[in-house]
Amino acid sequence: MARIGIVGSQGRMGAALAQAIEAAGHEHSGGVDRDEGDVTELAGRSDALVDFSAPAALQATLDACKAAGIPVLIGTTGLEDEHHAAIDEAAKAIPVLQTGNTSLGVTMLAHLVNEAASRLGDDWDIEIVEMHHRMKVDAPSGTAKLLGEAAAKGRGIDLAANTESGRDGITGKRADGAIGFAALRGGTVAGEHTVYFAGSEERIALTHLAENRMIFARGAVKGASWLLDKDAGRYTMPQVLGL
Ligand SMILES: NC(=O)C1=CN([C@@H]2O[C@H](COP(=O)(O)OP(=O)(O)OC[C@H]3O[C@@H](n4cnc5c(N)ncnc54)[C@H](OP(=O)(O)O)[C@@H]3O)[C@@H](O)[C@H]2O)C=CC1
Ligand SMILES: O=C(O)C1=N[C@H](C(=O)O)C[C@H](O)C1
Repeated sequence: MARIGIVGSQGRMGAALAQAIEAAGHEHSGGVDRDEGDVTELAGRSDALVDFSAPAALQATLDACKAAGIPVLIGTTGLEDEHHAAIDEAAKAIPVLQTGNTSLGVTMLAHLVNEAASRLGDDWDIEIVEMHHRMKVDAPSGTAKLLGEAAAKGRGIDLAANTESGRDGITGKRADGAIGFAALRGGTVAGEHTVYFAGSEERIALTHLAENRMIFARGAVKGASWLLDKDAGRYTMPQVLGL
């Protein structure tokens, strides 16, 4: 049994996480939100924190976990290079797992995407389409980026240098070797991702459909408890799930 605290506790994921922590037999040690609660104090009475909030919360979460000497799982998306640098720095002192998606299904999908990208020739165009609920604030989703990284790794290319996103107007033809992203927003969709491999006169579509947020919450709790006995370092969901 571990004491697990939540950053972003009043949010959609916060509610699912509270349920998943209890269901896994752990103790929910409390939560903080933008203007409520003290993350340093929460870390001091927890064995691990999970952060599903906003990029602006990240540094305070990392600092609090470092001060308390406890691991942290970061599920927040919309992270920029500076946030990843802060995570790398914290991972010198404590175990940290950051991922755009904590579900078993997406972790497996990323594996399949990597495999397909490495085996299909680069005349197979890769496009990633995602749909989320109307309240989502970042695009493309963290999962779409994670899948893009898996595809780029399989292809042996740099994702940032080969991204095509937000096409609009006279865009010109698709760049050779590009990985394209398109984001749809509407309703209450928990999360849908399709990676297309579009070849000449044939097409492969690899899809993951999240039916509700508990899949993310269960994966996050599994990840946080897996981190408890780990040395300082940066870890991944495939390591947690043994994929
Ligand atoms: N990795 C994964 O598997 C998944 C990741 N996510 C990601 O998790 C994040 C949260 O998603 P969701 O729960 O839907 O979002 P919500 O908007 O429902 O919840 C966000 C919560 O974070 C709090 N918050 C915002 N800013 C801060 C801050 N600076 N310090 C502390 N708390 C803060 C908000 O508090 P307040 O209301 O007071 O502003 C709110 O309670 C998003 O980035 C989302 O993309 C979501 C699902 C799965
Ligand atoms: O904001 C969400 O809801 C989700 N965010 C994550 C993302 O950006 O990929 C994961 C999941 O798709 C739900």
